[in-house]
Amino acid sequence: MPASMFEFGLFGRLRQNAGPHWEHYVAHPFLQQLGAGTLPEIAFRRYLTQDYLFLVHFARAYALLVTKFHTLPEIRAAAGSLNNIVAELPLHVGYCAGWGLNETQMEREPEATETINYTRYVLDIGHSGDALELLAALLPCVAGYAEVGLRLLADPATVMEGNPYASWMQNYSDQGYLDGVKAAIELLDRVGQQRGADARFDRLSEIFTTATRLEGAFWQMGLNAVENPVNAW
Ligand SMILES: Cc1ncc(CN)c(N)n1
Repeated sequence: MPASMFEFGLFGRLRQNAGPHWEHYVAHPFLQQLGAGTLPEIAFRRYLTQDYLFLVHFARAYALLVTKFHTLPEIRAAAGSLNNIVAELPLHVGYCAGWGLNETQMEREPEATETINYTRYVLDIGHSGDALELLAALLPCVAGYAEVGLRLLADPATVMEGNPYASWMQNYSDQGYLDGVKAAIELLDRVGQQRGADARFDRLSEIFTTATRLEGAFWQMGLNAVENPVNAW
């Protein structure tokens, strides 16, 4: 997927309007350390165990999106995105198995405030807004990770060999993941054209930027576990 995929259409305008918040999200220090292979394991564990819980709630948000559509092509597209979210989970289960954590233990992990803040914000937008607002809340998650994966792969500072996080980077730059992102960006564009995105841009941008800020806070939660391991488990 060329980088320009992220720069055009409604997604491109929302991304640009998020300004420094977007850059903070896709180039966060957590990611720089992850790419270099120097990220402390406790930071990644904190992030990944919370991300498992995050994905469960995001699957619920996509299920909500499915109910907001009335045509089969849109229902199929939203259901496809829901399946893509669920398809991320084996990566998490695999890493956790390596640390001796099974899926039941992962499910029982108390949710961090960062996880609650982000997932419940998106679900609230879904319950109070229409499909377009919900898509604006969902897109930083889906598309941002593709940008993160591609940036890390292209970064000369990234080390793949011997890096414990290599499979995480591969997952989010994999063609299958990128195809799902392309479909999600196209769905946003289509729904935006049908539902007057231009006239609603300020509100959509506010939602998109809030979700982007919550993404930045999610990486930071991982790094905070290094300073404060008491809260890590
Ligand atoms: C917090 C977060 N944001 C995005 C993704 C990628 N779907 C994720 N797994 N977790």
